[in-house]
Amino acid sequence: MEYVIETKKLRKQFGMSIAVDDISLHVERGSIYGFLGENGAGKTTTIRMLMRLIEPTSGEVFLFGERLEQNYPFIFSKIGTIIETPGLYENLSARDNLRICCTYMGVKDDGRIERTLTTVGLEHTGKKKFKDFSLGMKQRLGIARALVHDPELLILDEPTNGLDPSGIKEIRQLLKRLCEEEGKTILISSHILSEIQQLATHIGIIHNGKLLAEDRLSQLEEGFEQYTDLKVDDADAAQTFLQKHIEQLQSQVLSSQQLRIHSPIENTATLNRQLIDHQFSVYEIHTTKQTLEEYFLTLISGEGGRRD
Ligand SMILES: Nc1ncnc2c1ncn2[C@@H]1O[C@H](COP(=O)(O)OP(=O)(O)OP(=O)(O)O)[C@@H](O)[C@H]1O
Repeated sequence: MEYVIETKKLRKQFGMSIAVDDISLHVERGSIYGFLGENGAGKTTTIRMLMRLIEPTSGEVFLFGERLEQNYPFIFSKIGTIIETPGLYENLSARDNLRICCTYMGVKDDGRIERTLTTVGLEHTGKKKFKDFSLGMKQRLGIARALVHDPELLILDEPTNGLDPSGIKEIRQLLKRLCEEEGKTILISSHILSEIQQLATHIGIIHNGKLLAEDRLSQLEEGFEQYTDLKVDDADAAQTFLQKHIEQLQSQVLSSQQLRIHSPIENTATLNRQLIDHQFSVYEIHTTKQTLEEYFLTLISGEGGRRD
């Protein structure tokens, strides 16, 4: 497997406190890797070590298969980042901001600025100054800045922070396009799990500095719990009835009319018919799969509360 980012037992200690605790990350080429954790979990510290903004206490970082120390800082020409606030000039337009970036990164324009502005949907902003942009436009210009030298890898630390739902959707569509059409690999840190569930191909979950889970999202989703909720006239009686018909039924009476079945139900229509045939009134049946957010909360609740 080819990893664009790999860390081996990466660790960062600040005094006595361990911010990142021997993390081994694996980010595959062409993936969108959602790096998830609560505030203070250790996401930014990890990302800062990937970019050598801070020195690890121990462990190794490999970027594009090479040890970071051996190829430092040349490797960074293949990476675009948003870490902390992107350094953009308040009084300059989108175009002029990108011109300055190209100059100090030594990138020849050759139409790249226009192409990048089009990619992020800021091609019609003319002379409008950065300070007059909406937050969504500002974030998109931050992404444009990270993209203008055509990097293979994007590392984005909370790029949707503070955006409204439509701004978040725009960024999601943009990142999907960059991955699917341009083959970019993207590491994105976030604590908005519903958003990441719609975007990422792979997930890494960090809690109190430890990596608790790392896998393809589809693989993780296979293990998500599924349950069927029933609204009936008499939940207790329905439970007793179903216990006789479904082997080892796992269920929970939630209220006098609500029954939750944790056992897999293959066919809700059959279940409905069985209940009706036995004179139950069935008002609702629906099957719900655990969300990434619920999975995340279950996972971290087993690991103790958040450190502060
Ligand atoms: N320079 C520093 N000195 C001391 N402690 C630090 C330093 N930087 C980070 N920490 C601590 O390390 C832990 C991890 O912080 P980090 O910023 O990596 O978390 P995060 O997951 O990025 O959270 P957030 O979503 O809030 O940005 C926190 O407990 C934080 O207080």
